[in-house]
Amino acid sequence: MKTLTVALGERSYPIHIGPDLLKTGSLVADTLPAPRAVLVTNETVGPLYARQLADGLEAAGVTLLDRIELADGEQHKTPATLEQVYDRLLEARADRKTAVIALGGGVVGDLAGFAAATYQRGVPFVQVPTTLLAQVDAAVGGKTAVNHRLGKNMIGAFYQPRVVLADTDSLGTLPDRELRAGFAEVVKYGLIRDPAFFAYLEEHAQAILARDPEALSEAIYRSCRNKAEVVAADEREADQRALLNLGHTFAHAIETGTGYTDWLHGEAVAAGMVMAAEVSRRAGLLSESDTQRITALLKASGLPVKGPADLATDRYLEIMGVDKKASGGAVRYILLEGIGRAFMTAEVPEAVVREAIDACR
Ligand SMILES: O=C(O)C(=O)C[C@@H](O)[C@H](O)[C@H](O)COP(=O)(O)O
Ligand SMILES: [Zn+2]
Repeated sequence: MKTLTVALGERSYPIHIGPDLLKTGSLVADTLPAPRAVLVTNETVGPLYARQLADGLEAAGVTLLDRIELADGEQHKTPATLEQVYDRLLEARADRKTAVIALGGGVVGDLAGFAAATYQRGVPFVQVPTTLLAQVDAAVGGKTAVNHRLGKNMIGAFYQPRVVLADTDSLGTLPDRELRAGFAEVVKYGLIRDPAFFAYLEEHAQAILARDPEALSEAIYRSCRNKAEVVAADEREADQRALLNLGHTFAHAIETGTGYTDWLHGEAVAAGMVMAAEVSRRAGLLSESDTQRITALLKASGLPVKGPADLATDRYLEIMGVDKKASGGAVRYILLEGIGRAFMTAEVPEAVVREAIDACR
């Protein structure tokens, strides 16, 4: 097991990464103020891993008051599902010291985290991510949210977990498509701040996607290290945390514009990063060869490098207008000056954005 820390003063917490962790209930129990919790998972992950986690927790003295199984999929990350979680927490008589434990991917973690942030004004929260995307990104850093009809993650809170338990064994049952989607967020870290990691990924992408244990765990560890550093420096996205949004302005438009059903978040991020690279290249910031390296790595990893054929450019711009990074009505984009060098700017002519979207269709 390897352990990293997200350094946030009194709210600092560990990220444990390694095989066979689900059963080690003490890693969670020792972070809780009281030995009781409610487990939130989904209908896919629950039957696979809830028993192991529950046994480990019970052996460590933690009583599970309820196990809530949500429907699987981003289209269920809604205020209506959140309402159901509040109902169950109240029915289980969860009190202010009862922890909410999220077992699953980004949707479960985001929604359960927002429930934990708001139920009785905040109860202890634990992340047990079981997808690559959640282990390298969603479970770390405290962004919690549900989607709104008009935009992705529009209702949410920054709320940090007590511990992140990333059991790499749980990736054994992850569908290939989900693994690839998580890989898009891994590539993101190389692009925004870690060129050596990007080069490592160019070398090891196929090993990672073939689930070679060493390559996979190295990718998770280096991703989490990058994320932990960014979050420790800028927890609430005053400046540099926004770079973690590379590709997401476009990605959220793709997800919202297609009703959260056809595209996985990571797939939309892959296409969105190509669009951001394309804007950067057209603005004279990113070289032709770096643009090609980015597209080549994503393509070789089986990720989409183009957006949906039928999503109109006007619709992208309409959705992007409510992006959370927008300020005073101006959309702010994360662009690249090179591999490992991202920055945020509002100084992008709309015509260039339109050309980039059109070129990626
Ligand atoms: O942790 C962050 O900060 C990120 O932006 C990570 C993203 O990969 C993640 O998709 C996040 O949920 C996006 O958040 P949002 O604030 O753009 O909705
Ligand atoms: Zn993301």
